[in-house]
Amino acid sequence: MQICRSKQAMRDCVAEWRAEGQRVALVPTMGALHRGHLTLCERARDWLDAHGGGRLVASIFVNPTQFGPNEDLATYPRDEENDLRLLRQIGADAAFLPSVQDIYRPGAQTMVDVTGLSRMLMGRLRPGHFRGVATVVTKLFNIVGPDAAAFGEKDYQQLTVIRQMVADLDMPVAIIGVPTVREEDGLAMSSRNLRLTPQDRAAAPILARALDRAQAMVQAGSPLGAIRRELRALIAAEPRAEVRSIDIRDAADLSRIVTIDRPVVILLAVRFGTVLLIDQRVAHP
Ligand SMILES: Nc1ncnc2c1ncn2[C@@H]1O[C@H](COP(=O)(O)OP(=O)(O)OP(=O)(O)O)[C@@H](O)[C@H]1O
Ligand SMILES: CC(C)(CO)[C@@H](O)C(=O)[O-]
Ligand code: BAL
Repeated sequence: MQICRSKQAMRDCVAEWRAEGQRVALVPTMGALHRGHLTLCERARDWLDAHGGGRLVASIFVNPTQFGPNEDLATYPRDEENDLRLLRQIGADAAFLPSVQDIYRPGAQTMVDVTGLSRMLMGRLRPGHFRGVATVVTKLFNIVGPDAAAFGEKDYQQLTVIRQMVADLDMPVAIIGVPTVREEDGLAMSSRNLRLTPQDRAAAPILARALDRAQAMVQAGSPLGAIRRELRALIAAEPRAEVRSIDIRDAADLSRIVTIDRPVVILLAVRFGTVLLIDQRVAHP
């Protein structure tokens, strides 16, 4: 596995592969890798195999522009050595670990803003977050030039923002959405789970249980209001959980719905202590 610590090193590496006629798939991450990330790598590899083979790049970059001033940039979990070991094990061809200075040159003025989708839901809780994500993903696409890139459904709004951006800006990148990988007790794997206290970790699977219940209610034809109330009550029964948002939206474009007459996505954002966890479930009426 090649380790590229600068944009130039990454570009040189991809140029060699391109000269050999290889396709390239990218898995963007912020590191502290877990089985969710490795599953993205596997799905990206499947995409390459289905398209005649190619090279797999995983990027590890804790992107400062997607963190708000009072968010957890400084304490975001980092474990480069273990990340590289896992990427080697999974058969990645390159790891891209650029520095902040290399990615964000002084004097840069351009940001990418998916104006509608970025202002709703998590965009309200984290102003500027999706602008930072769209900008860094654009930069990663421009540096690596992948044919395909994989993103997790766990960050459902992020995946929707990226699909919209790629369509709006004619980016020639196939976007692979990957279902959420969970711990045995249902908790969605997330780097931030490492920062939960043991008590909060024990309480956190309430999110998955509440989503199971809401999904069953959608399938049974329950009205929107009843599902929202049930979700609130279930999560409120867990004293360690502090609900930040509960939303049920059109699964295709996250628009508001009045009745559940099409696939919906149930989106939860819940704090446990200082850690904000998100989870989601797509449900079909
Ligand atoms: N449990 C999971 N299942 C599938 N994909 C996941 C999972 N967790 C993260 N991903 C995906 O991995 C990519 C990189 O995410 P990131 O590095 O932020 O990890 P994370 O575990 O989501 O961390 P965070 O704690 O910041 O939410 C994203 O596309 C994200 O959706
Ligand atoms: C897509 C991403 C790597 C951009 O920094 C990040 O938002 C993430 O890890 O989901
Ligand atoms: N997985 C989303 C990255 C973030 O929370 O900043």
